[in-house]
Amino acid sequence: MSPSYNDMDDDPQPTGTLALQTLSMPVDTNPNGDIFAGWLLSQMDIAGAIIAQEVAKGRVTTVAVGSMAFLRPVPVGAQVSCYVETLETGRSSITTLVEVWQKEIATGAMAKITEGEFVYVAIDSNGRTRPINCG
Ligand SMILES: CC(=O)SCCNC(=O)CCNC(=O)[C@H](O)C(C)(C)COP(=O)(O)OP(=O)(O)OC[C@H]1O[C@@H](n2cnc3c(N)ncnc32)[C@H](O)[C@@H]1OP(=O)(O)O
Repeated sequence: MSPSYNDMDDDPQPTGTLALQTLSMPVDTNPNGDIFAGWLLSQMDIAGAIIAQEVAKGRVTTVAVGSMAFLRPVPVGAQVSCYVETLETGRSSITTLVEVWQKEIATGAMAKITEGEFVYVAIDSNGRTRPINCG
């Protein structure tokens, strides 16, 4: 079950492996001048895939994304970090929890932006599902 908006903000520290860290850029803004959700989703998908392909020891593709809530706007120039925890490994699938955190550079304070489940499937060179333990 997905965490509620409040549950998500209760946890003061990131969980999982730091898989991706970047800066939000002006090109990624919405009409309000903040970063648009699609950019964050893209970063999360990449971060989850980085960890999933390590687990799968090869190529993966995204098969499902869970529901998400965005807790606060991300400004341009923010240091954005994606942390990934592997929740479950099936025959060919890897379920990950991807958390997005923003670091306030002046104080070092961390604030969670969002989190979501991303499910990947190990695939072969033809894009067909392959069992994870077969490399
Ligand atoms: C459309 C896009 O461009 S989205 C962006 C990139 N993603 C893609 O292109 C993926 C497009 N989808 C596909 O190519 C295919 O659906 C594949 C290769 C991911 C899976 O093919 P399928 O024939 O459906 O595989 P299959 O039914 O064997 O399921 C494979 C695994 O995925 C899991 N799975 C399939 N659908 C879902 C789902 N909606 N949610 C969670 N897990 C799922 C299955 O439980 C199974 O897990 P397991 O092997 O660990 O038990």
